[in-house]
Amino acid sequence: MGARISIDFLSHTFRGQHAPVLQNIDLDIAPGEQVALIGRSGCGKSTLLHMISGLQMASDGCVRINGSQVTKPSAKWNMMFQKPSLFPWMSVRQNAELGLAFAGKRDIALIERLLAMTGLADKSDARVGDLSGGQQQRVALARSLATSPDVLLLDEPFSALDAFTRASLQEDVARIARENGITLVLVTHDIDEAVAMADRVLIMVADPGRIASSIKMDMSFPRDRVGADFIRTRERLMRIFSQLSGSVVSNPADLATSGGSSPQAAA
Ligand SMILES: Nc1ncnc2c1ncn2[C@@H]1O[C@H](COP(=O)(O)OP(=O)(O)OP(=O)(O)O)[C@@H](O)[C@H]1O
Repeated sequence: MGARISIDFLSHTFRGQHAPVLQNIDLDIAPGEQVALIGRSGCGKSTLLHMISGLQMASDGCVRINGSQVTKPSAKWNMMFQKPSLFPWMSVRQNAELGLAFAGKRDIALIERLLAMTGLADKSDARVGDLSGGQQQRVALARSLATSPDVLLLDEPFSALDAFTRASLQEDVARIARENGITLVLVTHDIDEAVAMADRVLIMVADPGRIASSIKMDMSFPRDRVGADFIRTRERLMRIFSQLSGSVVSNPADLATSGGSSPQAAA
C-alpha cells in the first residue's frame, strides 16, 4: 500500500556554495497520490527527488515516509531514472528478479505476474541488450515493482523514448501505481506527461528552488489526451507556469530549456 511522504521545511545548500539550491520546501503527499514536479532546468527537481529517496540528505529540514525520517535508500521507495541500469547480457526475467535477489528472496510466480503486468510476458527469456529502450524501461519497472514498493520516484524516466512509447509507458505506469495504491512522484520537463499521469502538479521555480504552485488535476483515468478537459488543463498549466517564470511557455514539452526570471507569485 502507498506511503505518506511528508517534507518539513527542507532547505539545502551544496558544500562550497553560498546560495541554497532548495529553500523551505513544505509538502505533504497522501498515500497512493501521484504527484508530478515540473520546473525549468536547474530549479532543483532532481535534488528534491534524491532527498525523498534518501540518496542525498538535506542540510536543513527532513523527509519522512510514513512518519519515519528518510536517512538512506530503501527497496520500499524505488527510484527509476532516464537510463535504466540493467545487465544487458542477462535475460528479462533475471533482471526483473534482481531487486528481490538483493533482498535474499525468490518468487517466480510474482515475477511472471509482473512481467505480464508490464507487457513483457513474451520477452521473459530475451536478452535485455536486444530490447528497445521502451522495453528496457519496462524491465526496470518490473524490477522496481518486485520489492512491493510503497513509493515510486521517477526522474524523467521516459524522456529518451519516442512519443508513442512514452505515451504507452505513461499510461501503464500511472495505471499500475493506481491499481497497487503506490505513491508516485514524477520529475518531468513535459507538461503533457504531468497532465497525463498526475493527481496533482507542483510547479517549482529557481533561485532558490521552491514550490510556487500546487494544482489539482480534476480528471478521471485513463486520460483522453485529445479531449477538451486535457487540452484545457494543459493550457491552464502553461499559463500558470508562464506567469511564475516570467517567460512564455508555448510548447508543452519545452521546460527543459533554462531561462525565465525569478518568479515571486504563487498561483
Ligand atoms: N552535487 C552538486 N554540487 C553542487 N551543485 C549541484 C550538485 N547537484 C546539483 N547541483 C546544482 O543544483 C541545481 C539544481 O540541480 P538539479 O539537478 O536538482 O536541477 P533540475 O531541476 O533537476 O534540473 P534538470 O531539469 O536540468 O535535470 C543546479 O544548479 C545544479 O547545478
